[in-house]
Amino acid sequence: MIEATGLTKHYGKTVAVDDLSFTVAPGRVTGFLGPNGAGKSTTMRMVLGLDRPTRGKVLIDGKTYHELHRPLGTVGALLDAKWVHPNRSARAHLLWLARSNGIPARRVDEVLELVGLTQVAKRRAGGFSLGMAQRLGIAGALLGDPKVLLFDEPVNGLDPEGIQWIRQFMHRLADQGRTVFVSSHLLSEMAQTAQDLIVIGRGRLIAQTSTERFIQDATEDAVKVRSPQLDRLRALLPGDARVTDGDGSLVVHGVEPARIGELAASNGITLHELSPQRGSLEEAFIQLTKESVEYHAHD
Ligand SMILES: Nc1ncnc2c1ncn2[C@@H]1O[C@H](COP(=O)(O)OP(=O)(O)OP(=O)(O)O)[C@@H](O)[C@H]1O
Repeated sequence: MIEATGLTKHYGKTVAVDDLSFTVAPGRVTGFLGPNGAGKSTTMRMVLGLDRPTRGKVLIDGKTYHELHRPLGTVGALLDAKWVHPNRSARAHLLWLARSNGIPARRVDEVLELVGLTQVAKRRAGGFSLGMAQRLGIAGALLGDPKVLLFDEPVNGLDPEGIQWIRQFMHRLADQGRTVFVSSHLLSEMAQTAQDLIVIGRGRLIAQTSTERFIQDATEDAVKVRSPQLDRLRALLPGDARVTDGDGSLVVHGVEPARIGELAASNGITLHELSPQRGSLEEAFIQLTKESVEYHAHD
């Protein structure tokens, strides 16, 4: 469990994180979503004690990072996959990490197996593809068998197979009862990965909700209508309907498709199309975080 209360970070005049309060529950994959510069990495660094909050606090299982007795046994993180000594083998890198944290060497072979790197464990980590480097980073995060895991943009730059692997792996970790907190700037990515979402913009909380709920609220359904008597149909729509003109069609928000069909039928209007449209996820997200991006552009 991660609990942030009034978490705030200033860098000089820049407010990177602004009075952020949220909870990340165990047994689920929680997405940490926000446009570039929203404050995701800064928040994760504060969780991990790498940055000191200007105000507020963030606790891992009730303690600040610095109060943890065995930090790696409580929380593991993948912040930057390329953070390895390029000439060390994957195994040597993990052994070094394990030794400096009092973790037995046999755990290194376990985590290599878990992430599927056993076959390449003796190869130079500097020559690894991004996908392999991510796996090595995840192996490092798992060394202490922690209950809480943080991943900062773990699928950035990966091919579809690598993305799929990371997604499934995160779900497996959550199914084992762990707290999995993963950041991304892409809602479409998070929609496929996370069960819960914490959405931020300009360092502030925009929403904390289930992914399903967020998508439902953010994407409003609309109906596309095509008819040779469009103008007549438009005049018959209820006053609170919002209508946008398409290419020889109307897109109607706020009226059920059935109601539009009935209106057309009872007024003798021919319909050539009556199709429900699902709002685009990315559009909804951009709309929701627009204010923060605009603010940023004027900075
Ligand atoms: N060490 C630092 N010194 C000064 N400003 C910083 C520092 N780290 C972050 N910032 C600023 O704080 C804000 C939040 O940055 P942060 O990297 O946390 O955002 P992010 O959501 O992780 O974005 P991205 O997806 O681009 O990494 C930005 O305006 C950034 O320029």
